[in-house]
Amino acid sequence: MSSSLPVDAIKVASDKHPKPSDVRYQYGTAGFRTLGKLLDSVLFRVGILAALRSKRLDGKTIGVMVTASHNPEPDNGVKLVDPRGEMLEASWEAHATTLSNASTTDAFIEALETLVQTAKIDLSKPARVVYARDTRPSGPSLVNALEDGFKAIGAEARDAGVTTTPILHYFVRAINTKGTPYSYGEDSEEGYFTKLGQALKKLVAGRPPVSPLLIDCANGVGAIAAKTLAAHLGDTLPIVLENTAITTEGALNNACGADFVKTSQKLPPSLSNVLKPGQRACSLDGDADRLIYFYLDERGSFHMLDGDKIAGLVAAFIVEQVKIAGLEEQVKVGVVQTAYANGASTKYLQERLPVKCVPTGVKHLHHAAERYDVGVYFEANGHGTVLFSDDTQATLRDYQPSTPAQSRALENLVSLTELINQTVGDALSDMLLVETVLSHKSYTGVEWDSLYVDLPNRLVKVVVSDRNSFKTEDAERRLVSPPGLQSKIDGLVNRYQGGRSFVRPSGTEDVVRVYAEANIRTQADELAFRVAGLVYDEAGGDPASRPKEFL
Ligand SMILES: CC(=O)N[C@H]1[C@@H](OP(=O)(O)O)O[C@H](CO)[C@@H](O)[C@@H]1O
Ligand SMILES: [Mg+2]
Repeated sequence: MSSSLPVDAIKVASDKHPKPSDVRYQYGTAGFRTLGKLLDSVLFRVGILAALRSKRLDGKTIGVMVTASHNPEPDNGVKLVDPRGEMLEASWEAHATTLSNASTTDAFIEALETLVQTAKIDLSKPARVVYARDTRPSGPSLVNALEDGFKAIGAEARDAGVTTTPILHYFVRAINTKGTPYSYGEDSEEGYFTKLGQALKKLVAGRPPVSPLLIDCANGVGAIAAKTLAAHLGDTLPIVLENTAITTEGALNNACGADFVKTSQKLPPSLSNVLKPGQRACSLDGDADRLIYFYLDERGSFHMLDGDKIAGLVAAFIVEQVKIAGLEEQVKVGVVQTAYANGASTKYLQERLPVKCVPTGVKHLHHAAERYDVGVYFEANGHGTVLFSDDTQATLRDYQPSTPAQSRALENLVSLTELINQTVGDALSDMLLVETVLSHKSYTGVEWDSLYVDLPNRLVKVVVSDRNSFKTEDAERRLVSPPGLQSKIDGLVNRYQGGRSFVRPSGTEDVVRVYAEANIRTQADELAFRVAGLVYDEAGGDPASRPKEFL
C-alpha cells in the first residue's frame, strides 16, 4: 500500500483539468456553485479531496453530489457529504477552497501535500466515495472530471447515477452503517423507496383514502424519484406528477419549483389550468431537498404553505404523539428556525415548545436540532427535517406502553423515525411526513393553513459595493456593522405595527438581504423598501442607479 501521494498520476490528470486564471472559487453554504462551464477543474480537485477526506476518516465512505439545486440550468455545483450523511465538516470547507484556487498543477500538488501534513492524513488508508448528479446538461462532463480525480488518487468510487441530493445523503449513511446495529437501510434506491413506502403504509393504515396530491417536480431529478416513489406507494397515496420535462432545454427550475413558489408567492403558471380549487399540491426544487405546499381556495386565490407551516404542522403532531404515548417526561421536542421564519410561526411554536433561532444555512439548523431529543428544523424556504437523538431512538425501542392508545402512538413515533430522512432535508420524505399528519388530523390545506395566519412579509435584495462590511449578531437579527445603521433600522421598525426587519449579507449571492414583516401588506412592503433605501444610501450606493422602489 502506498503511503505517499501518487504525484505523477495526479500531475498528468491535473494538466487535463486546468484552472481558469480569472476565477476565484469558494466552498460556501451550498458547496461550490457557479456556471457549470467554469467548474471542470473544481470537480477534478474535489474528486481528490473527497478521497483524502475518506482516508482521514479511516476509509469511511464520503459522498459527492453534483448539483446546483434551485439555480438556473446553466449553473452547477458540487458538495461533499460526511460519513453520517451530513454536510462536510466546516474546517474542511477551507481546505476545499484552497485546493480549488491553486493556480497551476504544481501549486495544486503543493497544496495537497500541505493538506496531508496539516490534517494528518494517513495515505495508506483506503479511500471510498459514492457520487451522483442531478439532471443538468453540464452534469455528465463534470462527473467525468470528478472521476478523473478519483482515478488519479486511486479511490474506490461508486457511481449512484442521476438521483436526488437527499437520496445521495441516504446512501452515504446506509453504506457507512451497513451490517451494524444502527443500519440506516439498504444502500440502494430500492432500499430507500421501500423504507419510506413501508413507513408511510404503517402510519396511515386504517385511515380513509385521500384525494390525489399534485407534485410540481421543477423539471428536475425529483421527477424521476417521485415517479418511482409513486409506484411504491400505489393507492396509499395517489400522486399526479407535473413539470417532469427533465430533457427539455431551459425548463429546469424555470417558472416552477419550490424556490419559484416561495420567492414569487405565486402558483407556477404551468399549473394554472391543472390545479383544482381545494386540491393539495407541492413543489420540489431542482435537486428535491426543498418542499413548499400550496392550494387554491374556492375563489381561486393562491395560498402557500412554506417551511414554517410544515414545521408547525409536524412539531405539533410529534408533541401530540409523544404525549399520547406517555413519553412527555422522557422525550422533549424542540424547533429550530432562522430569522427568516415568519413571526406568526415563531409565536405559534413558542406557545407550545422550545424554539431556537440560528444563523441562515442548513448546517446551523441541523447542529442546533441535534441538541434536542427530537429536533424539528425547517428554513422558511422549505428545507428541513426532524432529528431523533440516539437516546430517544433507544427510549422508543425499550418503552413498554400500558394502553392500546399508548402502543399505537409509540408505533407511530417509531414509524416516523423510518419515514423521515434524518440526514438532511428531503422533499419526498418531508412530503410523506406532511401527508401523514394531514391524514391523521383529517386536515385539508385550509385547516392546516389556519393553524396561524402568516404576517405579510417582503424580502428585498440590495446591491452594495462590499457586502462583507455588513456584520451581524444575535443569529443575524441585528447589525453590528456598519456602525449606527441598526439604530436607524430600529427607528423605522418602531413606526410599524407588528413591524420586524433585519439586514444580513447573503452567503450565496453578492447582495445584502433585507427582510421585513408587519401586520398589513402595504406596511410590510413599505418597511422593507424603506430599510432597503437606508441600506443602499448608508453603503454609499450611487444615487443615479438607486432602485426606484426603494423609499
Ligand atoms: C433567505 C434565504 O432563503 N436564504 C437562503 C440562501 O442563503 P443566503 O445566505 O441568504 O444567500 O441560500 C442558502 C443555501 O441554499 C439557504 O440555506 C438560505 O435559506
Ligand atoms: Mg436544493
